[in-house]
Amino acid sequence: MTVTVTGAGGQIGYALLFRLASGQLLGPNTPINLRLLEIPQGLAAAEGTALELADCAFPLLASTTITDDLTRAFDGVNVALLVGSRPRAAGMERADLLAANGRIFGPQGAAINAGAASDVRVLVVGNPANTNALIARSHAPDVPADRFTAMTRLDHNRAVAQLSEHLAVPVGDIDGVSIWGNHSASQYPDVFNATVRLESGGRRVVRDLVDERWLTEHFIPRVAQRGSEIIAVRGASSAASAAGAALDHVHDWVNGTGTGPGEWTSAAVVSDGSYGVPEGLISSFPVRSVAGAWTIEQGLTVGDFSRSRIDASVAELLAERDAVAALGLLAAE
Ligand SMILES: NC(=O)c1ccc[n+]([C@@H]2O[C@H](COP(=O)([O-])OP(=O)(O)OC[C@H]3O[C@@H](n4cnc5c(N)ncnc54)[C@H](O)[C@@H]3O)[C@@H](O)[C@H]2O)c1
Ligand SMILES: O=C(O)C[C@H](O)C(=O)O
Repeated sequence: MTVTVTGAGGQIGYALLFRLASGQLLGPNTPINLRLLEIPQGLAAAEGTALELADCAFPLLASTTITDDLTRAFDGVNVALLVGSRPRAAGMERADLLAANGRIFGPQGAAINAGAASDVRVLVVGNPANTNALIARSHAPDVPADRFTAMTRLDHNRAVAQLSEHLAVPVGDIDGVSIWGNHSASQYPDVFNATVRLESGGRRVVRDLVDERWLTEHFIPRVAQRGSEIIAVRGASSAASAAGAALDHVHDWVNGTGTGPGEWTSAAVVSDGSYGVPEGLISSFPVRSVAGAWTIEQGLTVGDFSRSRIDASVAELLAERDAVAALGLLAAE
């Protein structure tokens, strides 16, 4: 499999590539031809990472190509991880990156359209991730729209971790958490369909175990603002946890998620109109991967509180879409 990682010389790239090459992206039996795309000023850092990748002698790493050429980077690609872009600093919102980073993803979408393999899957990590994925997809008209996704798996993992800490239960005993909307402060971490497995073997619904005040005043803001919290504490945006989430997203996409009750995850995918989210918008939903394709979990309970939170985040996505359209970053339909 050919895997292209953009921004390979950056901090997420450094946290991602060794785990990817060890087999954590596609599994222990899939050799990888790695393409590292950087801008000229990032090539040296990517070359340094490539030297260390070689020194790890990973059995699954078949080849490594470093380039600043889009055509070469995406020729025959099966999995594209679009990380390369500017991170925000303290005091910024992710949408502040819209103009600077948005310009990156149109040409990369066009290069994917021109040269990718027919089974290509694209994960956009670069922020603002949902709208950057929309830009990339708009420039790839020959690629099925459902192959373009944006990362909200980090938010999903954060929500599960917060619940695990609050309820004092292992993360593996929590199912049914959903992230809705935009990977931004407006995101909605939803636990109203979540359950906890009991040691006795039964399950309890989370909404019976937490109070509304904790949800609205602690849980939701802590998850939604975690990116800013990390920037404030470590002085830079998340990297290793983001790399882990990217691996989780693609691994589950390719290998499948659980089929049992609540065994879904979260990803920003192209809406088909489900749950009233406008068609074509790339918004986070509860999803399962079935036969290698993300499918939106249907039939979940969405009460008035959840509805209002989802609508607010979707409204922000529509505003971002209009903003990038006004900047001429979306390809003509
Ligand atoms: N969606 C998420 O959950 C999530 C989580 C963490 C970070 N992010 C985002 O990921 C992005 C990367 O973060 P980082 O910490 O790795 O930043 P970084 O600055 O450490 O690295 C970014 C790298 O991208 C390269 N780059 C810039 N423009 C490029 C282009 N056009 N093509 C290829 N490479 C290019 C830079 O040279 C640099 O090496 C940021 O936008 C950040 O906000 C998203
Ligand atoms: O918060 C950021 O800017 C980085 C990333 O989107 C995150 O959620 O950690």
